[in-house]
Amino acid sequence: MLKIAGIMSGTSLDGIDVAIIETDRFESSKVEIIDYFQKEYPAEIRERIDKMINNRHLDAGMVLEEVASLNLKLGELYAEAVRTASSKAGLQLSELDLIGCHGQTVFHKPGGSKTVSLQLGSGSVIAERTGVDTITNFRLKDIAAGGEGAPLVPLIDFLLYRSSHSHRFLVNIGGIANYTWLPADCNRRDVRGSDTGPGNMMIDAGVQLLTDGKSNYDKDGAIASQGELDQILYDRLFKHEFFDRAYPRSTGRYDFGRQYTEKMVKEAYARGVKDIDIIRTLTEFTASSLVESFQEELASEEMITLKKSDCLEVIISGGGSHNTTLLELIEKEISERFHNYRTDLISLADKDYSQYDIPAIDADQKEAVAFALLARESIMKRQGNLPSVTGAKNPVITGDLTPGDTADFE
Ligand SMILES: Nc1ncnc2c1ncn2[C@@H]1O[C@H](COP(=O)(O)OP(=O)(O)OP(=O)(O)O)[C@@H](O)[C@H]1O
Ligand SMILES: CC(=O)N[C@H]1[C@@H]2OC[C@@H](O2)[C@@H](O)[C@@H]1O[C@H](C)C(=O)O
Repeated sequence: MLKIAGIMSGTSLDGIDVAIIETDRFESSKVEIIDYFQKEYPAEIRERIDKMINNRHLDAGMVLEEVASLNLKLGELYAEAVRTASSKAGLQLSELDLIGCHGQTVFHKPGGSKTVSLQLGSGSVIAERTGVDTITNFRLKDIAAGGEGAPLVPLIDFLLYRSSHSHRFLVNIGGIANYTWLPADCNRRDVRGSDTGPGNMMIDAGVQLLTDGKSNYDKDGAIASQGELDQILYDRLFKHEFFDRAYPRSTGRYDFGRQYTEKMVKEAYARGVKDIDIIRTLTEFTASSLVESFQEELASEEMITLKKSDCLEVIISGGGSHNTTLLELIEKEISERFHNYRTDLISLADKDYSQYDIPAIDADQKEAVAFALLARESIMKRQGNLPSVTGAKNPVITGDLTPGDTADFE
């Protein structure tokens, strides 16, 4: 058996998630979470990343120094987070076989074979501080093979969640939202996946703007629950050029970050739209763009034909699964758009999903577990991408390996 620490820092910039798992060396779905640990970024680090990705106040000459410096600093923070998670799990670092670290995306500009993407968090620092073999930079090999380097989790969704009898959409609502489509009894060539647009990113930015930074997000969807849809803003948001791109597609802050949100919010504000209605509209837009995108995938000719009696399970994870208003809107969209099918919405934020035949991985743990398993696939020299999802020309073994030091030096 292998003990692996998976580390994820997502586009929301909320911090570091570490999952320590036990699994075998095979492509199996046998995963036990030994411990899970979340740590917020120190405010100073969050501010530095935020400045960098939003191009704020950075003297051009300083940009490279800041990239190099944050790469090292994040490596230190990731190593520290693994150390804390291991001791919480009652493990010595030397008992870990492997670390898989996604890093912090600071730039991602998709564009087919012209995609550029950068994740920071040095594997050398992590391996040096922990002594554990460390895999980082999971996206670049896929990009080298002509893909967009994202999303990568669909491969792990395939390994963990495919079912012989249910059709499944797995939807992760982080900063960006993305889905994996697993038709019943699928093989890996049948899997489809794509980013759908913003997850919490525009809602967070809208709340931050309208509260002058006093709140970072719409806790439990409380603000959105009080507002009403503003149709003009809603229609305007759907005119974003992202929605004209072909599937599969990936996105990021470059498309839906603070600058874009600020522009949209200011336009609505100038028309006298109330704060709560703006947040409501951003939430409705997020829900609709998400459900519309997997409806479009289902309608595409490559998809298998579903029988009306088939059950469609929609499994939701990520921080957005805690936003009750967003989930209600997604449920409403699903029942309207998929009224011909039996649908079941399963939120991994609900503690009680045990009646379903799915692994016990909670909403906030799923991506960290996925990067632990992607590290396993890498070290075992197995495929780490799905060309049908990323657009790569071929499957690749993903990730850069930095060995931990167990050699005898003379
Ligand atoms: N109780 C809550 N109510 C509403 N929203 C919440 C709640 N808890 C978390 N969130 C949202 O979830 C976000 C964090 O989600 P998550 O950690 O899944 O994103 P991420 O991993 O950073 O992003 P990505 O998956 O795109 O890389 C927060 O920024 C916030 O918007
Ligand atoms: C470039 C990048 O960091 N993309 C993230 C982001 O966050 C969600 C979505 O956009 C997805 O494409 C991806 O992350 C997940 C973990 C993935 O690769 O599956």
